Amino acid sequence: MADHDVRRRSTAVTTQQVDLAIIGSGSGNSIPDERFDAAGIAIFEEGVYGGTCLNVGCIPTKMFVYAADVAASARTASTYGVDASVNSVDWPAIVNRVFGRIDPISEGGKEYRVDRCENVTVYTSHVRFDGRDGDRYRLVTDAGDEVLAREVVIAAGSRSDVPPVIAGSGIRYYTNSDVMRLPALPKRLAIVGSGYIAAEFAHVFGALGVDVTVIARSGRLLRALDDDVSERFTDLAAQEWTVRLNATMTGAAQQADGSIRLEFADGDPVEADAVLVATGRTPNGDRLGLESIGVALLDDGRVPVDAHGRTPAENVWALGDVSSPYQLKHVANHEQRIVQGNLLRGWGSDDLAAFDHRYVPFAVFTHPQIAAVGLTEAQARDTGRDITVKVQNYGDVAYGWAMEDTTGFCKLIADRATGEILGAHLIGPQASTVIQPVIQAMSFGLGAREMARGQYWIHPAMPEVLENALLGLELD
Ligand SMILES: Cc1cc2nc3c(=O)[nH]c(=O)nc-3n(C[C@H](O)[C@H](O)[C@H](O)COP(=O)(O)OP(=O)(O)OC[C@H]3O[C@@H](n4cnc5c(N)ncnc54)[C@H](O)[C@@H]3O)c2cc1C
Ligand SMILES: NC(=O)c1ccc[n+]([C@@H]2O[C@H](COP(=O)([O-])OP(=O)(O)OC[C@H]3O[C@@H](n4cnc5c(N)ncnc54)[C@H](O)[C@@H]3O)[C@@H](O)[C@H]2O)c1
Repeated sequence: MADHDVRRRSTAVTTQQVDLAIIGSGSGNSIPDERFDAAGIAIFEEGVYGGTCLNVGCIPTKMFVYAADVAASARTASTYGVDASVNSVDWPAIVNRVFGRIDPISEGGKEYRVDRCENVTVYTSHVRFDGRDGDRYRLVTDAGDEVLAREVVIAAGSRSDVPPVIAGSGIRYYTNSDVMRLPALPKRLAIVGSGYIAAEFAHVFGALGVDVTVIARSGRLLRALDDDVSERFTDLAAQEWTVRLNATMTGAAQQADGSIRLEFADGDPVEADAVLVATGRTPNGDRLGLESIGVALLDDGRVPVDAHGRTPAENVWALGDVSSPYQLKHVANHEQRIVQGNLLRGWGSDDLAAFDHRYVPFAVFTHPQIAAVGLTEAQARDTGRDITVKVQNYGDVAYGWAMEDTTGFCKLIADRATGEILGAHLIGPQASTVIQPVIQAMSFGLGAREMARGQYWIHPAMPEVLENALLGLELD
């Protein structure tokens, strides 16, 4: 039964009663479909409609990466007898292409909810819980609205972490939220951090001609990845960009000419015209007033959820970056579908669907591409299982050889006795695509032997690197 009568209180605060409140218009925006048409729904979005992936994450970054890939291939074209070069880069044209396509999608998504979904009200300011009102949750916005909701989905995402040494320095710095709209390419870009975002933007700006310095606290870039991949990437990165490893930043200051000077414990400063901070993302649960409904955050800042997306507060669900152990859009989408179905089943239903986090893959769209699924070799060894590992070079299969690739490889890890595939790690051209058959095999329980010989492998395509890696595993 629809329940979204809007009434005004004597205090002039707008109050609405809804069946469902959704905090965040990223993955949360996909929840209301025709099955929810009879429900009164409030969606809260304090930022740009559509969330991180669409506006400042996956999609625009990959559009910039594509431009960077085009530039990078022009630079290596002579290897293949093609005379090409990068004569100039029209940064404003690149930016306009990206956001000229993305911004209308965000606006269209918002218009759809506001103008064409009669049962949905969109609130465009920050919202937080303010306890309960009977069996409903009271949500209050910074604009002064009050919404009383029977059920709530927290899909509030995450935000950039900024280390105090930068946040407190007073320098102008960028994050993924604004670096893609820089008015002009900086001559020198310092990237603080050495994870996914750092690796992708180093490729983007480096390939477009910017002098990039990547600053890592530890001795390797992408150090959370399999050791061999992380080592290979660190070596390759050092050939393309200036890479500062084991760097402890001690200060940052804006210079009189507008440039920025970063100071380090080893006394060797970095000078840059722009600084990008890419040091991880904090879940937004700490800004939701969750204490007022008795929900304490986990030590790492996530909203606690069970396997079905239920928080400790009855009828309050959570999904995506705000609560998930994975900050990935395909995971947020999966969790959204699970929570969506469970909302329809009902909080206390005995057939709630569960999140499937068994084989979560990821790709880093840097240069070269990286993709992985399952355990790293170190993690697999830690399980105590008897494992077999095969590293297959791209250059040893036909397509990689044709490309004259000398740095890419595919590493597979399997259980020696059973042939169960435990992990796959690729670094090289098309890695994000080449890995997909392994994700499928692991998800559906296909063992290494069956996967290798139970199907054709198109010759001479890049996935032959997988076939050869599978055949190279030493299985009992
Ligand atoms: C630069 C970058 C590149 C990325 N690339 C990839 C990639 O290639 N592949 C991949 O899988 N993942 C990628 N990710 C991760 C991916 O973007 C996130 O995992 C995903 O977008 C999370 O979705 P979500 O719905 O949980 O949160 P979001 O999409 O962040 O949505 C949360 C929304 O809630 C709003 N909000 C938060 N708190 C409140 C509040 N109190 N009141 C009102 N509104 C609120 C926020 O403004 C935000 O719009 C990338 C991330 C970044 C930053
Ligand atoms: N292609 C993709 O799927 C993709 C792309 C971009 C982002 N993402 C998601 O977004 C998340 C956030 O990306 P990210 O790159 O910011 O985080 P990250 O966790 O991948 O890397 C953070 C890096 O910052 C370093 N760091 C942390 N604190 C620091 C400090 N005080 N000083 C210096 N370095 C510090 C860490 O050592 C690490 O190298 C990723 O974990 C990923 O889940 C995914």
